[in-house]
Amino acid sequence: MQLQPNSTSNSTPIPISESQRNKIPHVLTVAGSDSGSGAGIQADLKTCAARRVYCSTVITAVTAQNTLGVQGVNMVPEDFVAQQLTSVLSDMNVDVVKTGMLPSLNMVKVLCQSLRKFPVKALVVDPVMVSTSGDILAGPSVLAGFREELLPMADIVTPNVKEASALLGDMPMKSVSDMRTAAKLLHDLGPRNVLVKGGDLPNSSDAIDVFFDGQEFYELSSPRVNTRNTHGTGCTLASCIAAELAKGSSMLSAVKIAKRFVESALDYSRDLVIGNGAQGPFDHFLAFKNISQSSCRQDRFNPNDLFLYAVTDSRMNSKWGRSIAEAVKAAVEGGATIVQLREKDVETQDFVDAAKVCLEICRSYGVPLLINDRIDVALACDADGVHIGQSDMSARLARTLLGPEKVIGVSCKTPEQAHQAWIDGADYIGSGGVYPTNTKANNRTIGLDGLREVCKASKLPVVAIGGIGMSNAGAVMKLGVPSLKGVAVVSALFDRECILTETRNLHAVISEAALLPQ
Ligand SMILES: Nc1ncnc2c1ncn2[C@@H]1O[C@H](COP(=O)(O)OP(=O)(O)OP(=O)(O)O)[C@@H](O)[C@H]1O
Ligand SMILES: Cc1ncc(CO)c(N)n1
Ligand SMILES: [Mg+2]
Repeated sequence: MQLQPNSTSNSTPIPISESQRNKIPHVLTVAGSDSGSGAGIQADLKTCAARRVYCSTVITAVTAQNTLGVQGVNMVPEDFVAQQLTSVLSDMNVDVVKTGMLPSLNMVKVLCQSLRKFPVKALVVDPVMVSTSGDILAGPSVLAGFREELLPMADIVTPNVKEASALLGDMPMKSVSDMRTAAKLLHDLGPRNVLVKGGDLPNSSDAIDVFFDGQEFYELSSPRVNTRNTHGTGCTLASCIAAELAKGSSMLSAVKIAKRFVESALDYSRDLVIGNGAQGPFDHFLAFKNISQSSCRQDRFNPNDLFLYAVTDSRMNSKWGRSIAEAVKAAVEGGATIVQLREKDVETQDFVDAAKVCLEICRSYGVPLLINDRIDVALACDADGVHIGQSDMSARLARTLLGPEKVIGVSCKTPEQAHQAWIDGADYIGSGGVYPTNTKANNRTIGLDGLREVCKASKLPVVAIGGIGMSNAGAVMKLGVPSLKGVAVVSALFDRECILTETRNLHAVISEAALLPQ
């Protein structure tokens, strides 16, 4: 990024080299002010702060707005918007620009000109036109500017259903299938990615957004939080995408984190009472108090990581005379795709220390590391997530403690438990014991039939667990239910002389079974 002198001041910027700079990821939001602070510039600032990203602001309009609706709009003169853009973009090393309310066609043109003059790493366009309260924030005159100039420059555009419809000449938007069609048509206008948000889709019990990257469609679904406090969800989502992109996330990962962030914040603030109107603001911060968000892994959970899931056991390690770290290293070298530390007999501090070493090993292989049961240990070592059982704290509480990015898995024996795990915001479920096992006392065996039943009902990806090894892993993988993503093993890897060889062999067996026609 070039450093340009600020044309309106006499002072010359002091050149600072990139290496000297203690750089913080930087998002510039170009948006309107919401006096009620639920949406617009204020939502963007709060989101970026919560995501630990610097946020500068170019204000396009000032609105008089509260929980009842929009009472007035006062546009900032276009040449003064241009001046703000130059001030920030010429000097402040912006990584990502996010746009919100752009109330006139000329404003869109001014912005495009600035972006051509001062290119940034990514452009997130939230084509704000109608607030959820139904008030108009930008009239139809901006549509041509969006379609012809801004969208072709955008890395992602994030319309809600009404905005997607307006951009496509009032196309009807009644279903997820319409959202998919709209995503494709909007992609044809030039943005690299499209996210059609379904928060306002009528008659839908889940909040479903459709993401299209030009090749694949992804339906990002979360349980709809029953709350009046949804004012500013769209601005928050787009700012969070911009913040994650500024930190270096891939687009899909940024979108997933943003969706989870909105969901967690809505859930946390569901009973907040601010204002007397129909739509209140939510809290961007309280849910994330005391949470370490310094995770080094850029991409959130990928269900295919469940393929060969290695679960450690300290007794087996002492029996074979090896440390937890040695066991984990051998498993990931052999092809384990995710590791869970299940250390029931270790002192807490020793557990944290061992987990930190294992984490370093796993990160070097790009393999996620989860902690069994111990949310405190997961937080202390900044692991990638936890796996919890039915008798531990609820996944919902774990989510509140761990934040939106961490992976949460839950053990489930029944379709009802699988449904609850999904409602609670888990990422995957472990289901079993499929076969009898001695690593877990008093554990009911559900068999292949029980596993099939849970997999069929589960909206979350499933990993099978319990008594699985070389002889029967193939049969489990051949079950052929799409949600079943892999097998979790303990003894078959760790109660053996050579963990590396056993992992390799098991990987070969399940790969072959997964490839065979069902
Ligand atoms: N009640 C809810 N529960 C869970 N997620 C929700 C809820 N309402 C909206 N969302 C999510 O919030 C994000 C923003 O979507 P929405 O369709 O509300 O955007 P918007 O209309 O632009 O928002 P705004 O209220 O800022 O105008 C989407 O990811 C959507 O799925
Ligand atoms: C200023 C402003 N920007 C965006 C929205 C959309 O929520 C709003 N209500 N107000
Ligand atoms: Mg909305």
